[in-house]
Amino acid sequence: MASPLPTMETAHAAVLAIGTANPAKCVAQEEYVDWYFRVTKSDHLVDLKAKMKRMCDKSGIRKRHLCLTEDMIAAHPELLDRAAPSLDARLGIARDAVPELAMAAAARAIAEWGRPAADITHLVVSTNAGAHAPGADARLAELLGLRATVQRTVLYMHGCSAGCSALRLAKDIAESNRRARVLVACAEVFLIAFAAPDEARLDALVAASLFGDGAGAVIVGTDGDDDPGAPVEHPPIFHMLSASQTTIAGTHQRVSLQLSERGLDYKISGEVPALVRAGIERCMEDALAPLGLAGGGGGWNHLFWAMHPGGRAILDSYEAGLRLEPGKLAASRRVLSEYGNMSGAAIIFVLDELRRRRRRRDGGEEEEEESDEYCEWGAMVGVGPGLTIETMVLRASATGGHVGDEVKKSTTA
Ligand SMILES: CC(C)(COP(=O)(O)OP(=O)(O)OC[C@H]1O[C@@H](n2cnc3c(N)ncnc32)[C@H](O)[C@@H]1OP(=O)(O)O)[C@@H](O)C(=O)NCCC(=O)NCCSC(=O)CC(=O)O
Repeated sequence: MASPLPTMETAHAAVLAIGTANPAKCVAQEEYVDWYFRVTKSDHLVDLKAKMKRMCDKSGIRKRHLCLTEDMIAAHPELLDRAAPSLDARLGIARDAVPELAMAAAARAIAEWGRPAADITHLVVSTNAGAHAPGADARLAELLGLRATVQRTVLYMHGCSAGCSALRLAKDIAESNRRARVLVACAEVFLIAFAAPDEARLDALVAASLFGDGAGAVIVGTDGDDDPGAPVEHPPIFHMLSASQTTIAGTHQRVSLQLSERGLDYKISGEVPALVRAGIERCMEDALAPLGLAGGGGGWNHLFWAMHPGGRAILDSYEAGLRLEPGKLAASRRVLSEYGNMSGAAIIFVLDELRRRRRRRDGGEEEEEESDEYCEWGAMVGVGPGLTIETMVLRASATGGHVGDEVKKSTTA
């Protein structure tokens, strides 16, 4: 028999603030294939270009932001040549680009949070574009003016589930360290994997069709620190109730990442959407049944869903595999449309989009489309190499994190 829903009596971690950022350079999807083939000097590959156009036309992406510039390519022609060593150049650019992008998102999250950056006790940074130590975590701590004692952790190469992994870690840290305030920052720049199109690597063409750059940041803390003297801060947006990780049986190596002298090599099997569709319900049963939130015969429409937007076909697979009503994945589809697949950073954009939609609803504004992100309980889901499925059960705060709508902690005893 299913156990009852978790109570809020114990101190659960919560998302207290969210910030996002993207590079200024923006490429519209209808111009992207022409841009990509021009800058990679590949216009002669007419059939491949037509194939990529077909991929992009079906991608559900409207635009994306990129750090990579034509000046960078001119300075490092090895970025285009799969036969030439290019890892040094890629890591050299990422060394600055990743912490700068993370900094822009983190500064927004900290401003929303309302407390000084020096009050952050722990920092979790994730990126697929790094192999440095000291890495993006140390540089970000420096850029933000965090305390020298801030406890830093960096996650490299967790693929598209990196954001979920970082949030899971932050939840554990917050719940095991009273008054901890954890800054999570996930920053992704596709230049680590960017290369000229190659007929022998159609999956790389899929990656080039989908990926974009961005950073998301979240402040996580427990919601039970109700000491009268605790500092004023932004009220919770989402409570983080449980986190779990599993793999879909038989999917080893269907998505894989390997760092080589040519940069980061993404392998994405064409079977991934079908595997996700076939395996997702079992994963959700395992993650949600212990909390009494399993779908059962009625399906899964009683929850809100924050799905990693790995691609239009992946979102379609979640929808079909969980028999979700149209509109349940509107937040994920919107993020995919506006930014592409930002790998580990994307899930934070989805959380931000969900809370924006809840606020619009609370403010009585017209909804853009029929959707139902307004359930109290929900799940955040990311798919990464493995195929690894990261799931976190969330409970939306009654106020959607509106400042002033909840009793805030007093600054005076
Ligand atoms: C690329 C798509 C938008 C194309 O849309 P559709 O599949 O509906 O359209 P379609 O079947 O007509 O495909 C268009 C063309 O793309 C080709 N095609 C599609 N997927 C392919 C793949 N993985 N490898 C090689 N070719 C592929 C098809 O053969 C077809 O070629 P032709 O037209 O010549 O017949 C979609 O397949 C998609 O969203 N795929 C998701 C990709 C994915 O797995 N994302 C996860 C990224 S990894 C991730 O998120 C986790 C991580 O990184 O850790």
